[in-house]
Amino acid sequence: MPRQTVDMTNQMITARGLTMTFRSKGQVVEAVRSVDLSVQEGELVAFLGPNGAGKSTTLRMLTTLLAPTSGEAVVAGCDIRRDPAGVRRRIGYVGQGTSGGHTQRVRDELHAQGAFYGLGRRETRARADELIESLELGQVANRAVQSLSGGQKRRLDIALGLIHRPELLFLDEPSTGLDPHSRANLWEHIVELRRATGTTIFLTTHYLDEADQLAERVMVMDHGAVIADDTANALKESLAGDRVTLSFTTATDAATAAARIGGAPDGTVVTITARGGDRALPRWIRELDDAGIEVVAATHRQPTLDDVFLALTGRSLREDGAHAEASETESPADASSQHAAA
Ligand SMILES: Nc1ncnc2c1ncn2[C@@H]1O[C@H](COP(=O)(O)OP(=O)(O)OP(=O)(O)O)[C@@H](O)[C@H]1O
Repeated sequence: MPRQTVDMTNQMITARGLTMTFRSKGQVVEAVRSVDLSVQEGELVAFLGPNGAGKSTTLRMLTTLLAPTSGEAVVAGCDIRRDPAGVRRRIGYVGQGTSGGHTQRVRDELHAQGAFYGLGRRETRARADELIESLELGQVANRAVQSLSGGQKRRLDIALGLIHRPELLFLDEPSTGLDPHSRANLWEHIVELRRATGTTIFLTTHYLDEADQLAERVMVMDHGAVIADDTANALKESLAGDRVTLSFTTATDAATAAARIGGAPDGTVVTITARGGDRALPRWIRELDDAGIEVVAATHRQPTLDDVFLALTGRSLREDGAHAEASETESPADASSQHAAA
């Protein structure tokens, strides 16, 4: 598995052999299997994986909400077993679900959260104003939380997670359930926040584009294990080739072409997966032309993180993601809000 060189002096998260085994009603679920991970100060890391991969369980262990079955971790300088309170003081945690159902006003909710973290009245008010401005909640600051849109609620969740200026912010599937516009808007806020404050951000997602666009580093999780850990570009380059498709007039031409240049024929189309496929394409077309086989259309596509996941697991994360969307819409009542791990 490719891994970045880690500077041990600037570690925000270090976990070794983190394991969580659930036992209930005679069933044993190995949700997280001996996960090692390192996150450096200031990094924005995405934990990508299908439903049930073990992302939330890992996050819940790192935020001290769940005691690991075995393994150890140091988060923001504090050991999760020996000093859980220290971890909670230094981190922000925004869990899945929304802050829906509150009759409190947005500003009051922020003030209550500040008091919860032991901030003084004046400091809480100043900090709430700052977050209301930076997360563009000004227009809704005096409205009841339950009246906010999904995107506004998620921004409020993030503001609540940041009230005490944590060094490290955990976001568990921050944009799940949001429409594409609200998701893009939320991403802008997350990126801007990181740029302005240097806060280390560790987020889980099953959205490929979220991991690709937001994160400097992507850890791919599947069946409780981290199966890849690198920048999105490095993962794409090392694990998935370019996708080239060539179309022919007949299936016979496609089969003959595939026999000459490689690739998988399917009807009149041949798909080739190859590193440097963009550079090879003109050569393939010339070679086939010389052999009297006419290419009627050709496309080239850069690999995506889904191609990476497919190369690693033989499955498409996109399909798993589609199942996730379906189950989320089916049971919205299951969502619960956890603003703070403290
Ligand atoms: N409290 C629990 N008791 C028993 N099994 C659990 C418990 N919590 C999680 N699991 C199981 O552990 C596995 C990992 O779940 P987890 O929620 O960590 O996955 P995830 O990658 O975060 O998925 P999602 O994207 O759906 O949130 C799943 O098989 C899940 O059913």
